[in-house]
Amino acid sequence: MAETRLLVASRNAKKLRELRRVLDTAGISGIELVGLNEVPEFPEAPETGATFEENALAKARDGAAATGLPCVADDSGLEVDALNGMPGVLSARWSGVHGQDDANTALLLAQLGDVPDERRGAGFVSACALAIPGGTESVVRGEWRGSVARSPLGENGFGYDPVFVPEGERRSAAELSPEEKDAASHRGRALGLLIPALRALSS
Ligand SMILES: O=P(O)(O)OP(=O)(O)OP(=O)(O)OC[C@H]1O[C@@H](n2cnc3c(O)ncnc32)[C@H](O)[C@@H]1O
Ligand SMILES: [Mg+2]
Repeated sequence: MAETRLLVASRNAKKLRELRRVLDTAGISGIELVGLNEVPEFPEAPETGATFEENALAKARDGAAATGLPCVADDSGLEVDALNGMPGVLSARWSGVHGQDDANTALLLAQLGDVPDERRGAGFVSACALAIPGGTESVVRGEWRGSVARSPLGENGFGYDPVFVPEGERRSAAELSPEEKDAASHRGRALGLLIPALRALSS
């Protein structure tokens, strides 16, 4: 039987790598993962939703409509308690420019300069959406609690990983191995919830 093709819609190369790794590790046989650069280009709507779920659904829906393939997408970010949940859906462009990880992280650390250790709680959130052309849409959420460090540490991962210390850890998320991050992360948890729907696709 021919493999079902599943579009993984992300323009962030490091996030895309994580999405593909988690889906591969889940061992859904019979599904071939396809990236955005393997399908004809299509216009992508700006991510202007008020929630991670809205944005993830929009990305998955656009990808499915443009390609006719089932499509999975993630919208994610860091919610900082002392900032009332910001940067949240604005995480990718917190310093003003989209995708500038170092500038985003530096601004966040500066904003939290006077915040004491006991009030540096934060949580990564990932909403992962699956859209099936002519079929159903679903969206799930995964969270990963921790706290914001005082300076960046580690080279793995991306985004705010160097300043995020997961609960029960002394290392930053960027000091964890890829497998350790996947096992605990917001994205790993969210995608885990989508596995039954993905399995159903491949059968
Ligand atoms: O929309 P796509 O193309 O998937 O890629 P993006 O980087 O724009 O992704 P988002 O719109 O979902 O924004 C998420 C931002 O939140 C941060 N973020 C999300 N997940 C993260 C993780 O696992 N580790 C560190 N930072 C993360 C990081 O700054 C991301 O750029
Ligand atoms: Mg984005």
